[in-house]
Amino acid sequence: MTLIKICGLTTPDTLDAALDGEADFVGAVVFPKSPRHIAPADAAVLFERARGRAKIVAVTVNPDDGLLDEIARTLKPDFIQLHGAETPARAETVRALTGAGVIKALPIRHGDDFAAADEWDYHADHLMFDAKPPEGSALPGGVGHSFDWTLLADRVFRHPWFLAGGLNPDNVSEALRITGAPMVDVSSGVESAPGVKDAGRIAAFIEAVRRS
Ligand SMILES: O=C(O)c1ccccc1NCC(=O)[C@H](O)[C@H](O)COP(=O)(O)O
Repeated sequence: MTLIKICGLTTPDTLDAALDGEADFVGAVVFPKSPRHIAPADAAVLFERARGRAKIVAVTVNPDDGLLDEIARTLKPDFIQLHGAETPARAETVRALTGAGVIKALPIRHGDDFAAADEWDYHADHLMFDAKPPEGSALPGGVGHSFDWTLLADRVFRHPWFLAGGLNPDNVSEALRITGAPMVDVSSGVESAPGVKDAGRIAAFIEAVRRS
């Protein structure tokens, strides 16, 4: 069964839509430049209803030790998602500081971009292959762009991995058919406007994955 992560949740009703649909991972984006940003203390209150029902993921970009400590003490996530220019050595520090697992997002545009996966596969619990954002983008993720899914054909990784970038209820079946991804992640494809999640689209996305 394909595992599902719904990312960038900020409200009880949309978090409930993900939990009612039995999403496997729910994500809180802790990055002030994002329209989906939620402060760790607020995320801790909101995501408490998810504990034990879905894995809680704190999505971060080059987090410093202070932020990691705050996230670990308040939100207590199951995973820290690293969506910046972190190194494998930094990931080991993140793991030791927080006690959480590590998801590492790798930006993909061309086949060469998979080279980083060889080393990262030994330091992350899950890799996430996400579309490289357009030049000048303020955000490294959550931009609704996809990459050429055929680039993933015949690639093998040590752990189950996420396909991300531009997925939505209408294209996720095709993405799964081409890539055989064991896990999928979505954010803007289940929104009605940037940062505004839509409970109906979350349910439709989960349904489309389950049908595939
Ligand atoms: O979603 C954000 O605003 C964000 C900001 C900074 C770093 C990462 C971010 N999102 C990470 C995710 O896991 C997204 O779900 C992933 O990039 C896919 O996004 P989308 O193409 O919008 O489905």
